[in-house]
Amino acid sequence: MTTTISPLIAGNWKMNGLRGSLDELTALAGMLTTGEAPRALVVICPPATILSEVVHQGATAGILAGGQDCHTESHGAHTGDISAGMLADAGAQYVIVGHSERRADHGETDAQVCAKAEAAIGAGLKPIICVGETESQRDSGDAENVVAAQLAGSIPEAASQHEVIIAYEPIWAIGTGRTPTIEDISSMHAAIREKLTARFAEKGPSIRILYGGSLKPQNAREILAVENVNGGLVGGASLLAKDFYTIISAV
Ligand SMILES: O=C(CO)COP(=O)(O)O
Repeated sequence: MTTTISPLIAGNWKMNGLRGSLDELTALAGMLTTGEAPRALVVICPPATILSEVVHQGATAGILAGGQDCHTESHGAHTGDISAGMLADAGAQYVIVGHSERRADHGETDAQVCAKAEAAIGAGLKPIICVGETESQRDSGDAENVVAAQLAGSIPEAASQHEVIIAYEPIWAIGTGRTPTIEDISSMHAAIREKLTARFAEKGPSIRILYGGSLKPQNAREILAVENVNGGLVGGASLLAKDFYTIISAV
């Protein structure tokens, strides 16, 4: 049985973006409203400092907003952290959890990522749960096992009742300009689909699986056409409206 999934393209601005970056958002909104209607849902995950501007400026063009991380708790003495409820309060609808940069920089475990995804769902957000292998794990033929373990540990049971999104981001492809072969992307996404369907039964075939890692205007058309690639999570190329629009239009 094949399920039609509407694609989603999300831009992860990471720790890039001052108020000046909102010019790019204005430019993107202009392209989205004057050009052909996008075939993908468009989400931007800016730094939290400009989240509410993205919510408001993006609304006219149908651009949705997301956070880049959230805490596992709803509130409390956690200096510097942001809860899922706060992101929702600012107008976000999505939140990235378990990005490899946070797993690496902050030692986040699958269990913590799972708790964050659960907190996101509890606050009414759709978590974008990231998984992906290192280069040495791929070289030693372990990529699918590593990703399978991350999926098992990072997706909360609540995903059977609520929307979650998976983002497959091979760590060695992030910010490097390198991407897996189309065959490797295809077999990893098929393996992820199989795991989702085995665990979540009829819900599994409808869960979006995004590809991320050096997704660019030059390779977007080919990668986004792969079966079980239901959109993309874009870093560097989401910072320039023209590049991001080209990727959105490649769907
Ligand atoms: O980490 C990414 C998105 O979350 C991918 O980043 P790049 O597109 O810059 O490789």
